[in-house]
Amino acid sequence: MNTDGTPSRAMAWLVCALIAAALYGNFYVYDSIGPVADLLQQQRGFADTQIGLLNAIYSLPNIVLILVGGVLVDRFGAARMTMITAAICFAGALLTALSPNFAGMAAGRLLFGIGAETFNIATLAAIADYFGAGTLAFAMGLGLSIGRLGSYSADMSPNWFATAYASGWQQPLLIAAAFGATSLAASLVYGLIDRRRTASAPPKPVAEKFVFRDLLHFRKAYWYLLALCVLWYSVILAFRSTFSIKYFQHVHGLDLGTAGEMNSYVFLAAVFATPAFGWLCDRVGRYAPFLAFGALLLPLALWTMTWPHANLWIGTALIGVSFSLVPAVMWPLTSRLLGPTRFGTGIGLMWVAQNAGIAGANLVAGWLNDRAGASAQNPAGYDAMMLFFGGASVIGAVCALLLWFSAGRRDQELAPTSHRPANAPA
Ligand SMILES: C[C@H](NC(=O)[C@@H](N)CCCCN)C(=O)O
Repeated sequence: MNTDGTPSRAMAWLVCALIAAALYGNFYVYDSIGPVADLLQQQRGFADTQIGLLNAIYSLPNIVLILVGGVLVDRFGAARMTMITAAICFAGALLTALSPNFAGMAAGRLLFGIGAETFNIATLAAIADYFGAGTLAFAMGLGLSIGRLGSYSADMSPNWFATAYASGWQQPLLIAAAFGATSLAASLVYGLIDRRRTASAPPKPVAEKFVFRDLLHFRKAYWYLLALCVLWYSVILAFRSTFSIKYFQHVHGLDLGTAGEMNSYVFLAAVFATPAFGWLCDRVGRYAPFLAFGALLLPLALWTMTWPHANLWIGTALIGVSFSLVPAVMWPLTSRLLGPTRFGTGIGLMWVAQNAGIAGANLVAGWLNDRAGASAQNPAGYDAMMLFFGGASVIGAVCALLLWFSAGRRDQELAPTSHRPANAPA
């Protein structure tokens, strides 16, 4: 700790490492359903609608709760909320793994979702507490990329924990709960460090008042960004985190281990490419064209995957670039577009709509598969789901192009608005 009460560099990077470890465990739990989807169907007779619901139910409470969660983080501080929400997430992961029936598992995923999205905000706020403008984006990118490593590990788990998978659906979910426990442990250590710092630090400035009327003054570019956020995340999360492994097994004839490995490369690419793309955009000083490029790759990738004999590597590589590029640009662009005084309100609204989209996409995709009887014996039954994902991703890409066109040359329309009073017309 420095003499003026600000954290030392060593302390800041230690906190960043702990937050990254906490995100790793949290993202592992989030992505633990996809690899057991086929086992849940075979051993417990779950329909695709039920499997979709296990991930949709994560998002459903957050259609409302995420706004409350943001306010709680401001009110009680990032450290306290990180610890509380990590504990809720662990309880949810444990309940999911130990439940004897679908209702109990769904309750576990609901509990996990209630904790996890507010946990995501709290961890971003935690990094913001410890890093200044010069290193903040890089530190956030690093935290996010270690989180992606958790998603990668979940997809690789059928290979890494083959014995657990051979024993059935439950042991893999208990392993996920163990990662939830490490996330909680990292959060608690961070909380202890933060308590020592805040005891001697000057009081934090009071958070800005949350004014709903401000939303009316966000510029057109913000609404394009919001629409892209909803559509792109809905498709990428409902496909990559819920149905893609099963899709690769049933349509492309891959075994579980190979399908999980194929899916995992998307996350592995993001580990390295997300901070790299963020650094590149900062250097070039352009955001909108990169975002449009990343958004366009998603429908292209899905289209290549619909060909049963096409090389899956092509689609995987395209989704990998999209999955690295879009988040790397979207969050810095959101902060640039809104400025610091309206960032919390803006991101809260984006995540409300995003969670509604993710829940809806999981439910619709599961329902479409069940209706068409999608299975290894009937791979064409997945066509409706792919058409749905493809259509949504095309509309998302159109929004990204509109954002780019509305940004004008050199993104001048996307300049920060923080110099304006919060209620000035946009
Ligand atoms: C930073 C961003 N997170 C989100 O958008 C969350 N609202 C949803 C994340 C769900 C999976 N962990 C991201 O992960 O890119």
